[in-house]
Amino acid sequence: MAKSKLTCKIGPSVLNSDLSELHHESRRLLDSGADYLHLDVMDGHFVPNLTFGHPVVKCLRSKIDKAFFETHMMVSNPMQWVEPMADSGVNQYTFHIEPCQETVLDVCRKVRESGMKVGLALKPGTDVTAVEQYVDHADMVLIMTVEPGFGGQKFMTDMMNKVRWLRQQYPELDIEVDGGVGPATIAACAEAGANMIVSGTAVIGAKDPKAVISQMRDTVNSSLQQLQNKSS
Ligand SMILES: O=C(CO)[C@@H](O)[C@H](O)COP(=O)(O)O
Ligand SMILES: [Fe+2]
Repeated sequence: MAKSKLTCKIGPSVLNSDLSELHHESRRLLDSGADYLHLDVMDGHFVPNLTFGHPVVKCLRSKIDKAFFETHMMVSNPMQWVEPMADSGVNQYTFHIEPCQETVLDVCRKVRESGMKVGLALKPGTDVTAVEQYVDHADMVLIMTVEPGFGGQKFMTDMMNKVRWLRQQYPELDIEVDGGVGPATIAACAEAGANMIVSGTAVIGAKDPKAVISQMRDTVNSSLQQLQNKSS
């Protein structure tokens, strides 16, 4: 039985960090063991909040040359920002399918042509089967475990049914969870089959972010091992 290529990746969200110190905060997270940085881009239309765009990402990339940047695009027009984000050094462009249902495949194509990986994001109210028609054109699916727009919200446990369904359908797919994820909720995410973990407040606010990141990684890795044992 071929060994599953799924690995656990921890990508802290910088949203609730001191954004006036974005570079240092990002460096601190990477030095604490983060595998990638999850950069929450909000346009104030798709979600009732406004954060930062490609100029900020470009500046961050000029200070951090190697790390993997994922932008979580909470924007009404994902197509509009593909090229600017690619030019700013983004590695993965994760966008919500809700505002662009007719053009999801076009956006996937443009993201790939721009040299980035494709992430498809689903709000809590969107049925997980909505992503079925697009999965073959994506590298990852993000299951939101809070309403997008703000960090520090309460984890929505019922979203784990979506993760479980996805993992059963697509054993090798990268599945990300985002929102209210931390030491108290990571076991539910791991058991359901998530392997890419976004955590904001729980890591940013931790006394020992390194310990939190490694505890979450250990929890996910042991679940991935169990999933692998079951399927072999
Ligand atoms: O996309 C979002 C919020 O819309 C997330 O990335 C949050 O920023 C994660 O922060 P916590 O819920 O872990 O504090
Ligand atoms: Fe996010």
